[in-house]
Amino acid sequence: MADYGEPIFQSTLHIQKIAHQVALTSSHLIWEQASKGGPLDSPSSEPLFCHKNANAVPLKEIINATHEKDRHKPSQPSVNKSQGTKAKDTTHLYIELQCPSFMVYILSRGSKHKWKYKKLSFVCQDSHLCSQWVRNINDALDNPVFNRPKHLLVFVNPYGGKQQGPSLYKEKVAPLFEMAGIKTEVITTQRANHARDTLLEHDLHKVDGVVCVGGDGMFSELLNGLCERKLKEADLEQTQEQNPIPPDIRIGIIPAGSTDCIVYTTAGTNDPVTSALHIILGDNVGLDVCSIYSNGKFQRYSVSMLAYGYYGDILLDSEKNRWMGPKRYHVAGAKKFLGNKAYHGEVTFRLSSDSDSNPRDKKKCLNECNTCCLAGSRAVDKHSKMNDESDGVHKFKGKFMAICSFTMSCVCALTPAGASPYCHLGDGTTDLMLVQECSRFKFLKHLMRVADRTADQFDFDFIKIYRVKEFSFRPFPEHEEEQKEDTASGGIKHSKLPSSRMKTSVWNCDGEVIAHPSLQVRVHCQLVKLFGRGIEEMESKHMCTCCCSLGELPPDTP
Ligand SMILES: Nc1ncnc2c1ncn2[C@@H]1O[C@H](COP(=O)(O)OP(=O)(O)OP(=O)(O)O)[C@@H](O)[C@H]1O
Repeated sequence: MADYGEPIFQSTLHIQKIAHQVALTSSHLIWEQASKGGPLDSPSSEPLFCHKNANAVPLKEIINATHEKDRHKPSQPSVNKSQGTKAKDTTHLYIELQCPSFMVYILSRGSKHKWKYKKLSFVCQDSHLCSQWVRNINDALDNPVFNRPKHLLVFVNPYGGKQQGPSLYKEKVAPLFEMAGIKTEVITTQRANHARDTLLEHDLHKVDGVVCVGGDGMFSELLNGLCERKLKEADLEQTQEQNPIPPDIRIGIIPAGSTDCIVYTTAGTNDPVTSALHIILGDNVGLDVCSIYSNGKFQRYSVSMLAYGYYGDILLDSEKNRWMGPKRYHVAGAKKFLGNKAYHGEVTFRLSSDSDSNPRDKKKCLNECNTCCLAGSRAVDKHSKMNDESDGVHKFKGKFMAICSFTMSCVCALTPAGASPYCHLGDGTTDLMLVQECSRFKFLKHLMRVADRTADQFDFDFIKIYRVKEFSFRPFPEHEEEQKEDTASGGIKHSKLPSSRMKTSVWNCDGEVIAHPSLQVRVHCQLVKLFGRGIEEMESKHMCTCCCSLGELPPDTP
């Protein structure tokens, strides 16, 4: 017998013209066929529920319940002409025309992590019963354990990606928020940093979620705005010694950008309806955040990728060609690949103390990830100077094609498994990749593996990858002499340093340029909460036998 808890409310209702016993508990909506097509008011002789075969939907997967409108004007009710079914059909016609009904909107999983919703119609004996059901279901969904947002502040970027943010929000997302009874204040951004600046000042008293319709750059604005606001409220400044204060408002993203890496990584798809449903259902996942400093001065917060060299140069170049849309990255990528530049520098980092986890352990971070749960429960945010070799601190000097840190796996259309496939969303670490100077051919092999779901992109002698808590980088000053091979630190070789001007790259920070090459980075475990749950492992595992098997229900994908 399945344990769904005690019924809060129950009665006999009709689903698809068949009488069912229906019950609401604090965790599930359950229904089971009562008798074969009996009239609405026939009492059921069956004992109530919790049979193995009862259909059950967890309340956390129900969007809401509403009265069904237009119920009394079916276009052409079908009446079977055969004598044997006439009486039954008359009953059904009666039910169709006279009885009030309510709809329950339920999450439905499609392929490739896409979510939709289905509606299930329950026909009641009278309108009083119908109202009771609608009220009781919605009251149960209001339970604070489900943590659903009621007021959202939404920023729509008309400029990001293919510039479809406003139409996409209006057509696909706003109707869903309205259906779920969520109140919204919508701001169309007029310039870069509009959302960030608004968040520093805006009255957020009633707001329980901020949402951006845009890409990773827009998410970054919300993250930075909320974190900076918290420090400002406490009259503090972000320094390397000062821990950031976690915002108490969750962030949602409706993907409408060029890369949409954060959405891909946390939801498995960049489908706006899926993201809207994650927000409506009140999903919650903690994301690690890096605080970034240059020469000790705070620059910004970041959640996905921080990259110097190849990826920094691509971003700088692609920003000049924004008019090309997402294609600009391919053009810049080809140019920078042909340029094959490497940059001198020194990287210092502190390894993660969790010896069970490493960037090549083949343990994916999925929904309800154990590693993240453990890290979240024991997180202690502390900073100490990285000068103690015995405390997991390592140093490399060399000439690098790229230095990248991935604080999440960074899945996108071009990297289907992720730039660091086994990176975690919330374990308090970042995966630091050092790509040593190499030939174009070798670098191409690495890039091809990044795009290949099955290959190990780190399995090269010119690449090193570490799971770290903090790191810093400095380019070599002009006058430094040739360095000897650093045997103590693992042996990255480097060539003679330029005696003329020092050549430096820029940092690509979640798709925004940081022009200072010297950088210090600290990771803060699960500093922000996102309306999301991480990628679900097996779609079939989540297909319940009830609503998902109701193939005859009309799918109602907006
Ligand atoms: N009205 C506007 N005009 C110009 N820039 C804007 C405007 N509104 C927002 N922005 C800026 O546009 C930048 C890019 O937007 P967004 O991240 O939404 O799209 P994207 O860069 O195409 O996608 P991705 O970051 O996923 O690659 C943001 O960093 C934001 O500061």
